[in-house]
Amino acid sequence: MSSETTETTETFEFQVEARRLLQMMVHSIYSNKDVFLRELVSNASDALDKLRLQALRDDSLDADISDLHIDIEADKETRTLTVRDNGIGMSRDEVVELIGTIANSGTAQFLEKLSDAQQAKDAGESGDSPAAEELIGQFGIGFYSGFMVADEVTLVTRRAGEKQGTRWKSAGEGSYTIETLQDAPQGTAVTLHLKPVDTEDRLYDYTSPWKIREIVKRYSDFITWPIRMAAEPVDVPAGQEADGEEGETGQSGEDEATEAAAREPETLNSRKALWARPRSEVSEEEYHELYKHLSHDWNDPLETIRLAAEGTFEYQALLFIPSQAPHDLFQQGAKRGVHLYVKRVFIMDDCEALLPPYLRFVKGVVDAQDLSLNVSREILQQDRQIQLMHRRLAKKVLSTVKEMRTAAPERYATFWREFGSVLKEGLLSDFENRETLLEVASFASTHDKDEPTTLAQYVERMKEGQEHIYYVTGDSRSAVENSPHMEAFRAQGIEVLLLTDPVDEVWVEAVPDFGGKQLRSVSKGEVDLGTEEEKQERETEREERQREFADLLSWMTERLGEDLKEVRLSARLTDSPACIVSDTHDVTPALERMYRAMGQEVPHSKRILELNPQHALVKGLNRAYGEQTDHTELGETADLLHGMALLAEGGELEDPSGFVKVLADRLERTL
Ligand SMILES: Nc1ncnc2c1ncn2[C@@H]1O[C@H](COP(=O)(O)OP(=O)(O)OP(=O)(O)O)[C@@H](O)[C@H]1O
Repeated sequence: MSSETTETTETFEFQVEARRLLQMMVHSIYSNKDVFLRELVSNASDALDKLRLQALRDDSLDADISDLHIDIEADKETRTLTVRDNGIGMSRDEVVELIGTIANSGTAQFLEKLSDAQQAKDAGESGDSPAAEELIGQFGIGFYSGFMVADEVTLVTRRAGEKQGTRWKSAGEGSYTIETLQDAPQGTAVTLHLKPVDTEDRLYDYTSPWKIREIVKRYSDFITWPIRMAAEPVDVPAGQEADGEEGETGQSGEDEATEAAAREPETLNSRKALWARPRSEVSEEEYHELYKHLSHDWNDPLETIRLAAEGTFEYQALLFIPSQAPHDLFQQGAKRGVHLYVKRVFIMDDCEALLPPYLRFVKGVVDAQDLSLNVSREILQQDRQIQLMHRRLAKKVLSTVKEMRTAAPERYATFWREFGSVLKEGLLSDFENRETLLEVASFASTHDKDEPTTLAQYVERMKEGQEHIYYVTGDSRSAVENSPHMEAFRAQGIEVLLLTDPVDEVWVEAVPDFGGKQLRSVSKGEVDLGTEEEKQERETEREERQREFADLLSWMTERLGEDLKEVRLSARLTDSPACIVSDTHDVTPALERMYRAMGQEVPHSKRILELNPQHALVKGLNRAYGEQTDHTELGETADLLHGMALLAEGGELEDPSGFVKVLADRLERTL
C-alpha cells in the first residue's frame, strides 16, 4: 500500500478488489439504493453489540455505555446525511484494514462473475447467468453501499478505550485519506455527501425525515438499539406557537422551550425482537429484513423457521435457510450463521455449538433465557442443555426441508441445488438423522436427464429381480454416464444414480443401505443383474468361457500382477473390450486420492481388470495367445488394454509416455 504524507493527512490507495467493488457501487449496479441506510445502521448496531460485550467482559475498559444508540442526522443545506453510533469504534489500523481492503478470499472470483454479469446486462443479453444485482445481493457490500448515494463519504471514529480518533475520507475512486484526530467522540460517524436527487434512478432525497423514517421502519425496525433522528426544526410563525405547555415565561423563554421540544429526538424503531413477538404479528417482510441484517445477504431467504422451547431451559429460535449458497461454503474457517443471544442481549455470532457443521449455511438467532452473559464457546460446547438444543434445532431444520420437498417442490429443488452437497456431509457424521437425510436427499440418475430422484423414488422403480440401489461416482455426469462400467446396466435398462460430488465418494462407503436395499457401486465387485433364471444361465455360460480363456487370464494376471489383483472375464461390458473395477470392500482410487489430500495415509488397493469375452480384440488376443509361442508382442497388447481401461474410467496412467509410444508403434504398422 503506497502512502503519501502531507502534514497530517495521509493518502492511501484502495486495494485492487476494493477499488473494483467501489467502482460498481459508484456506478450503481444495484437498483434499490435505499438499502445503503440499512447497511450503515446494521454496522452501527453491530458496533454497539460489540461494545456492550466488551464492557461486560472487561471492567477496566474506559468507555461510556450509559446510552448506547444510533443517531441519524440530515442536513438539507449541505446535503449530508450522518449515521452515528457510540459503539466500539475503530482504531486507525482497523480503519485501514477493514475499510480499505476486502479480506474475503472469494472476492476476486466474485468480482469476475459480477463484471461478466454486468457486461452481459450492458450488452442487453439476458442469459442464464445470474443478474449482477442478484450476485451483489448475495455478497453484501456493507459500508461501500454508501457510495451508491454519495459522491463523498467521511468516517470519523474512535475506538472505545483509545485516546485518538481517525478521520477517513474518500470520493470512492482510487484513493482515500486518513487523518489522526486528537478529539473525536467514541464510536463511529459516517457522513455521506449525497448525490443530487434523481428519482428515475431511484435516488431519493435522503435528507427528507419522511424518507429516513420510512427506510428505518422498513429495514431496521427490529434493531434493538434506539435509532434516533433529530426532529426537524419547525419554522413556527410568531404568535402561532403550538400548545405552550411550559407556561408563559416570557418571549425568550418560550422560544427556547419550543426549540427544545423541536429538537427532542424521535426514536424511529420499535426495537422489538421479532422472535419474541407473537407469530401472527410479524410479517414475512420483517423476517426477511432481520435475515438480511444477520446474514449480510441482500436477497430474501428461502425459508424461515421459528421454534420456541419452554420449561426448564427456555429459548426461542428464528432460523433462516438462504436462497443461495455462500461462496465460502466449503472454505475452512468460514463463518457459521447462527447468533446467540441471552435474554435479548447479543452474545456471539458464528455460534458453532448450536448446529451441526453440515447445517453451517443456516442463519438466524437463538435467544436463550438461562445462560450466563459471560458464556464462552468452550462452555457452550460442553453444556448439556445446549447439546439438547443443538439436536432439536437440527431436527427442526431437517423436518422443514422434508416438508418443503413435498409441499414446495420447486423451493426444495433450489435448496438441494444450493446445499445438497453440504447436507450429504451429514450422512457421515450424524447417525441420528441419517434416515431423514437419506429421505430428503436427491440425486442425478440415468432415469431422467434433468430431474433428480430421491432414493424412495428409485426403489419404487426398481426392476423385478433387482436387489440393490446402483450408483456410479466420478467427476462429471458425462464422464460417469459414458463409463464402461455402465454398459450392462444400460443394456438391461437398470437405473443408476450418478454421483459427482466429492463427498459422494465418502458417504456411499459409510451408508450401508436405504430401506433394506444395499447401495452398490457399478464399478465394484461382480455384477449380478437380472432374474434368478437369467443369472443361472449367465453363470453356466461364464464357466464355459472361463475355461476357454483360462490360460490367457492367468498369463495376464501374472504379467500385470504388479498393478492388478486379478484379470477376469466381465459380466458388465457390452461394447468396451475391458474395464477396471475394485473389489467390493476396497477403497476406490478417488477415495484414496481424497484421503491422501487430507494427509491420511491409506494402503493402496490393487484393482481388477475385466475383459469382455464378446469383444473382437479380446477374442483375438485369446486366439493369438494360443497360437503364438513368443508372447512379447502380446504382452504389449495386454499393457495397452490395461491402459485403455484406466483411461476409459477417467483414471490416470502410471506411464503415459510409455503407453503412447507403444500405441504409436502399433498405429504405424496399420498404415
Ligand atoms: N459503525 C461501525 N463501527 C465499528 N466498526 C465498523 C462500523 N462500520 C463498519 N465497521 C467495521 O468495518 C468492517 C467492514 O464493514 P462492511 O460493512 O464493509 O462489511 P461487513 O459488515 O463486515 O460485511 P458485509 O460486507 O458482508 O456487509 C465491519 O466488519 C466492522 O468491523
